[in-house]
Amino acid sequence: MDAYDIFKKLTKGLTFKRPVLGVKNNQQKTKQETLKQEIEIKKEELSDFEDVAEIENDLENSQPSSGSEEEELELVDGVKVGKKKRGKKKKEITEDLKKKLIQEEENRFRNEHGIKAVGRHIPPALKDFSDLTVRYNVPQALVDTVTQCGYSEPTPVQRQAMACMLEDRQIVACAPTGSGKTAAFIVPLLHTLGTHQGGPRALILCPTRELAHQIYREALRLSASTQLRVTVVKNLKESKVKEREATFRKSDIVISTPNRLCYLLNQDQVNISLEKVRWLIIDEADKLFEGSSEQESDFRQQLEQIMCRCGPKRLIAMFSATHTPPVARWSRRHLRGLVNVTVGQRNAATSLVEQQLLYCGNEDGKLVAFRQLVQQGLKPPVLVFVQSKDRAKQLFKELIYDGINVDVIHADRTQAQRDNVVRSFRVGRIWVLISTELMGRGIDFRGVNLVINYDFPPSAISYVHRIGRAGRAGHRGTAVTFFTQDDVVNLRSIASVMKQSGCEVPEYMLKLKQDSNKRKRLLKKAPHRDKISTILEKPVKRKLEEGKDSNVNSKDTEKIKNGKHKKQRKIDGTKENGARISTSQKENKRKKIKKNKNIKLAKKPKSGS
Ligand SMILES: Nc1ncnc2c1ncn2[C@@H]1O[C@H](COP(=O)(O)OP(=O)(O)OP(=O)(O)O)[C@@H](O)[C@H]1O
Repeated sequence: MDAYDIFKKLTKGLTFKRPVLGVKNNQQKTKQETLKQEIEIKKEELSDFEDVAEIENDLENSQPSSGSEEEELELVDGVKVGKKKRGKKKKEITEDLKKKLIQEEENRFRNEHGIKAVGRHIPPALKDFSDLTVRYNVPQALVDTVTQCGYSEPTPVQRQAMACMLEDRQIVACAPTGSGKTAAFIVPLLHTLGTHQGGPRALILCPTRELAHQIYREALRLSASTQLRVTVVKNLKESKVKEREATFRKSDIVISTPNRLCYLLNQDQVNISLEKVRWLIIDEADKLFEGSSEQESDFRQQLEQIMCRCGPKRLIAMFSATHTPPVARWSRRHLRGLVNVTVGQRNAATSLVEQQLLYCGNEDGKLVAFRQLVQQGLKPPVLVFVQSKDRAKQLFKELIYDGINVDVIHADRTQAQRDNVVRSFRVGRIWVLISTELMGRGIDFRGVNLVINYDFPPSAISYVHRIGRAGRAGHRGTAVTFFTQDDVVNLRSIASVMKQSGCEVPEYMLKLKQDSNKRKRLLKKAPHRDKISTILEKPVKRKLEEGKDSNVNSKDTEKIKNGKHKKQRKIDGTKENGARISTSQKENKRKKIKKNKNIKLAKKPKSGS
């Protein structure tokens, strides 16, 4: 008996069914054609993808294979081979591919806008503001208010951060200065909080009172179509604390510095509940987390206290133009389901600001360089940063007598004075504003044309924020940073930031040795600098005579040589002959300057037209 006979005996009584090949093949053909068409469409859609070939391959593999493999073989009744399983697999593959394609499309869109988002199941970035209504049912009235504010399309950080917050995702967002982070967190708050209920449901923390007021103004503008109430916590006298409690209870969104909020929370006679708080926003997060370990723990303790008072379901969103390791560590540990959103390169300066470094030799050279800039013609508004309150006062004293329309802001000025100065600078009454680091963070003065770092910034992060007061919301600006021999320690890091944002810097600056201990010390304590005073021009004069300082122009040289500068610029309250200038004399002088300024201001529109 050969093999054939054995097979015959074994299979006696069994039937073998063959499908009607013609019908099956026709079905296959149409399926194959549809799939081919699908591939063509996908190919077109994905023409600019790098991995077209890979996707194409996947799609090809998902086609039913031809010929006998597709045939259905039934050995015994009810037992069929292969077909069902293959169909399921095919479906899975197609769905996977669909997801992959959508994901690829989302990533392509993010790349186009310089958005990087890290985390699980990241919501797609908004294509435009109408997506708010389509995807998240944000009322049209709110979207209309946003566009009425002049925001025709979302900025990159708004595209990603708004989507995340509207899906209740905790985020840490890092985007350049002036890129609209404030609206990025306010709009989602206005929608998610819904109607007015009383009792704060969102808290916004930021490092300075000025910034708190600015956020408040933006929130007021954007909430025009809603019933929500926004409050900013002010510095209060004991007698008014109770009043504040009532306002607090009626508010939906509360904006404050951590110090003020905790002060209020710790008052015995005040009963404030944060139970209903759903969102806790930390603006300028890295600033609040920065400093010596003592300060750092200060904010952490405050944050812990605030978080404990909030309900268990509260969510946290952190925003800043710069991102530092303490923020990264804290957020990783405390924020579940975190999405890290970064726009552009982390800790980079805005590309809208043209940056320059100016070597001034020494402290005397800075004043000369400043006056030189004034002579060349400053285009206001101009912001000037110095390292301390004392230096701010000294520089103000110098410039006020130069007839420059200048004012100064620092922590020693009263709240009313600070408010007044900010208001005047905003409306153009003041052209040059001297400030300490106080104004370095978050403050949005429209159209600042020039930032002068009179004193070198203590770190690259501080530099990024200071120069970021110019070049906001798409407008261009300039930043000039003075430096002397004392600033070489930090020069390389600032030069690197400049290089990164496309500015030209001398190669040697990028190769300078960095003394990290010295840099750390400088961060804690600003370097000692000579007083800003014209009297210090004597050494400059000496240098000029020796032809050493290249930053002083011939006019200055002449003035200094002729001793005219002494008459023009009153030195530290004394006359050339050393006699003190009386207060009334000073007052007269101030009045005269003020009068001149008014004349200048009155002339401004004329010259502008
Ligand atoms: N979508 C938008 N389109 C145009 N302008 C916008 C848009 N969103 C915000 N702005 C404007 O951009 C400017 C800067 O916004 P904002 O102060 O929120 O910046 P920021 O990113 O918080 O900056 P910083 O890091 O310095 O605090 C504001 O004047 C604001 O009105």
